[in-house]
Amino acid sequence: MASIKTICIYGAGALGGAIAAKLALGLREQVTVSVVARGGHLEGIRTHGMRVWEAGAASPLVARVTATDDAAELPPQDLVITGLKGHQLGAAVPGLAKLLHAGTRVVMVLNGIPWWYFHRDEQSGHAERQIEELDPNGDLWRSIGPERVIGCVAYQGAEVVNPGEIRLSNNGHFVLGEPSGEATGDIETIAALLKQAGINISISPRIRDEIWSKLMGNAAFNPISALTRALMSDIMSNPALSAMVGQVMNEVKAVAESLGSRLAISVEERLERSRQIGPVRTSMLQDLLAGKALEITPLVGMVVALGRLAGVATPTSSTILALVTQLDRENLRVAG
Ligand SMILES: NC(=O)C1=CN([C@@H]2O[C@H](COP(=O)(O)OP(=O)(O)OC[C@H]3O[C@@H](n4cnc5c(N)ncnc54)[C@H](OP(=O)(O)O)[C@@H]3O)[C@@H](O)[C@H]2O)C=CC1
Ligand SMILES: CC(C)(CO)C(=O)C(=O)O
Repeated sequence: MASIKTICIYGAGALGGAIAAKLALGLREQVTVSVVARGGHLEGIRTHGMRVWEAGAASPLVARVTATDDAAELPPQDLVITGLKGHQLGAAVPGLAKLLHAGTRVVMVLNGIPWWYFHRDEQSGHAERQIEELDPNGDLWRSIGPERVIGCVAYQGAEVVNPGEIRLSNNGHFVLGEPSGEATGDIETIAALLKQAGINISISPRIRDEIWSKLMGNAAFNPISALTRALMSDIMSNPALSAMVGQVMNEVKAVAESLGSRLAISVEERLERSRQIGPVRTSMLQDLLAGKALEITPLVGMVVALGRLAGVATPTSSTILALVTQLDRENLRVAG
């Protein structure tokens, strides 16, 4: 990757939209930033620009970006950043494929286990294993290719509060990592560009450890918040629910370690960090309230499935998976 002149954010929702606005404002005249969005949110972006309220800000950032729901209207891009949820990636494959040239890298901002997890994975004994639950028929593996991907873990709370308008709940940061762990020229270039746009970025040589460490929180809080409609702070101040969170965290840690990850953070430290996040509505609760499909498989289903692969029992996660799957089905039925 020589230099980056074009960036498309595909799925410019809460996180993707915030990243797009910062890139468009911070890299003006240096990079062309465009977004793929849809529905009322796309109309909001077109009409008023992408508006982003940073935590504690008195006025929003407003970025004018080229916005479309048809990726074929855009030229191939030097960098694609996906802000889609894990369960939305498969349907976006044809559009994503139109944005690729030989050297395009794709940064995937995702919670949970990503479809490319075992690519260049030397630690689990399952290198290059494809995950059917996350990538049915191998469409992503074949059309995007795991070798293009750079993993991204987001420590940034965000919500689309109105069409085209995003509110950030903290001054967050993002961790990037090549699946191989290498400090490639590509990842250095991308991180430098994101930093230049004012985004807090670090690079990890062990991105899977970062994925699991974040997932200790999401595998617990996201489904429990959807099942109870509680904010994270409410879950933490309820002794029975916070004990359940601890049980899920222990299960996630055990699965991670049995697949060769090393988690520097203990369950107690992870609980303490979650306590500090405060009255945040998780992304899964946001989707439930909006009548949208829930991101269950990457966050909960994979803890159970990879636990099975690794021979680790996950009884609490399995119970939560059954409950939240039924909730999702019923929620979608009611939403029509
Ligand atoms: N929000 C948060 O606080 C955090 C989220 N994350 C993770 O980051 C990832 C992104 O989450 P988040 O930003 O919340 O997601 P959002 O739901 O806010 O954004 C996804 C966007 O992509 C759009 N989209 C989906 N499919 C298509 C398509 N085929 N074409 C065009 N647009 C499409 C969605 O539209 P529509 O709404 O119509 O479906 C939506 O606007 C997830 O994995 C999430 O778990 C991580 C940390 C925090
Ligand atoms: C809970 C939170 C905000 C933690 O960053 C998150 O990752 C999500 O809502 O999916």
